[in-house]
Amino acid sequence: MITLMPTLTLPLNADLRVLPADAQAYLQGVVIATEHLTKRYPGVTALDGLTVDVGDGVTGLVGANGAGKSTLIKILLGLTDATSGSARILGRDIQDDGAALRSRVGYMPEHDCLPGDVSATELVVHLARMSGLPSDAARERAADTLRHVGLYEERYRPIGGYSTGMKQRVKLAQALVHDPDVVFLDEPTNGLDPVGRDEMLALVRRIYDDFGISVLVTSHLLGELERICDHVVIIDAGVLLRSSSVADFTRSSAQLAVEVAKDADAAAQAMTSAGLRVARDGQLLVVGVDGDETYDLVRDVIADGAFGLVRLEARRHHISEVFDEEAADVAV
Ligand SMILES: Nc1ncnc2c1ncn2[C@@H]1O[C@H](COP(=O)(O)OP(=O)(O)OP(=O)(O)O)[C@@H](O)[C@H]1O
Repeated sequence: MITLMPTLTLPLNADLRVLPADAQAYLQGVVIATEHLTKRYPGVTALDGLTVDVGDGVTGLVGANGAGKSTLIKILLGLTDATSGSARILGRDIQDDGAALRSRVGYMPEHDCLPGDVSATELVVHLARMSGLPSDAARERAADTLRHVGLYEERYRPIGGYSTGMKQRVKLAQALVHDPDVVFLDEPTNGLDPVGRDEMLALVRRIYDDFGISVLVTSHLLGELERICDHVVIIDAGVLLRSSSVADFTRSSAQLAVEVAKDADAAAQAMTSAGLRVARDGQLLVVGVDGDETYDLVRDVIADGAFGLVRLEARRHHISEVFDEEAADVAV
């Protein structure tokens, strides 16, 4: 027997087809699944047949302004209806089970929507109460959550006097206070300076690492999300461009940086003749890795030519570089 979630116990060889949809989703690690999801506004198709699975962990939803990120989140939350298509969260259909899902989902909206005349504590306790927690538990959860996001004595001051960074933290706290299974964070780093961005990104990562809450976080900056995400989904004009784990995204771009003691040009030529993909980066030879045999070939070419190996170092592109190259290929 294996225990899935606190109350769900299944035989090891259970037939997935007869399990409740909720249990199937957990077993397969799919937190969000959309199928041909389309949203048309007058004159604009915000989402265009989007079919994508989002798994456990921290997933970045990346796209330029207007790509459809907020629209997707709003549909998932039931704040707006899709024109066509369907979506499931934790195995439950958002249309059929919207009310039940709301208690299991947290949401940090993009825009400033906080009342200025109440304190962070008052607001977060109030929202915890609205989510169904008894008074004492709501106070306790609110205090814990505000501490987690890094608001201490300031939490008793009116929100109107807060900096942008503090307001973002209040929005994050209210998304977490009812202990959801998954949170949607819409552009949490918006308006923050570089230090504030780094702190917010670290907090987002800890939501999953410390509490096991899955995260779907949006940004128009691929570079900042790849640092904290397990998986990225890239959309453009409502269409899926790519969905893959961060590791898979960069695996195909693995390279070896090779420094030789002498005759770098001749070494590059010898490597090319041996079938390797070689480029020059100053004094370095940058060799594309096509598998384990690349390492053997590089070693043999350097030994045979007596070029003298000074340094051999694995390199990986950032996702943003890979994606820029892919986008350029598409444009050509
Ligand atoms: N209520 C609405 N009525 C009409 N058009 C809308 C509405 N909401 C969004 N749109 C349009 O749908 C498209 C997708 O918008 P959406 O807000 O989902 O993008 P986004 O990726 O979240 O970008 P941003 O970060 O700028 O909000 C845009 O062209 C936008 O102008």
